[in-house]
Amino acid sequence: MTKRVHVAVGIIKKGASILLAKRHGHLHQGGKWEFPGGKVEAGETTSDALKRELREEVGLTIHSSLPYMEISHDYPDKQVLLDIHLVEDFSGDAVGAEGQQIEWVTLQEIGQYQFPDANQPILDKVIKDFA
Ligand SMILES: Nc1nc2c([nH]c(=O)n2[C@H]2C[C@H](O)[C@@H](COP(=O)(O)OP(=O)(O)OP(=O)(O)O)O2)c(=O)[nH]1
Ligand SMILES: [Mg+2]
Repeated sequence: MTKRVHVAVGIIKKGASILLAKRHGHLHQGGKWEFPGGKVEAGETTSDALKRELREEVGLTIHSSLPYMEISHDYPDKQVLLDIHLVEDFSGDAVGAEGQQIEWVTLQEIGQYQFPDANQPILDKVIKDFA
């Protein structure tokens, strides 16, 4: 049995838009859109990991973030714990720093994007909270 992977995930909100990134095709859940983030490494807090990942993946500097929700999800091939934070306090201009496609998307548009299965409760809550 494999260990559940702890993932720091950022709902990065700027005005009415949220930042999405497209996962590279070769990755787990490749080709789907995600909220940027990545694995929490040993000795890191979730907010440390989020700061590191968002700088590496989308080139943003995060000043603060707030815990938003946690989702434990079992894919057939991987178990994840998504530790999702709301990020509104950041600086910089988002870029796809790992060559991935990124988009700022409004809540009206977000339904047209395909996400990993674990994300459905996040989308439901984001739409309820920010619509
Ligand atoms: N970042 C992110 N990951 C998600 C979301 N939904 C979801 O199921 N995941 C899953 C997919 C992956 O199995 C895992 C994230 O791990 P990852 O492989 O991207 O981790 P990482 O960025 O640290 O990448 P690496 O060091 O392995 O290259 O969480 C989401 O909205 N955002
Ligand atoms: Mg990642």
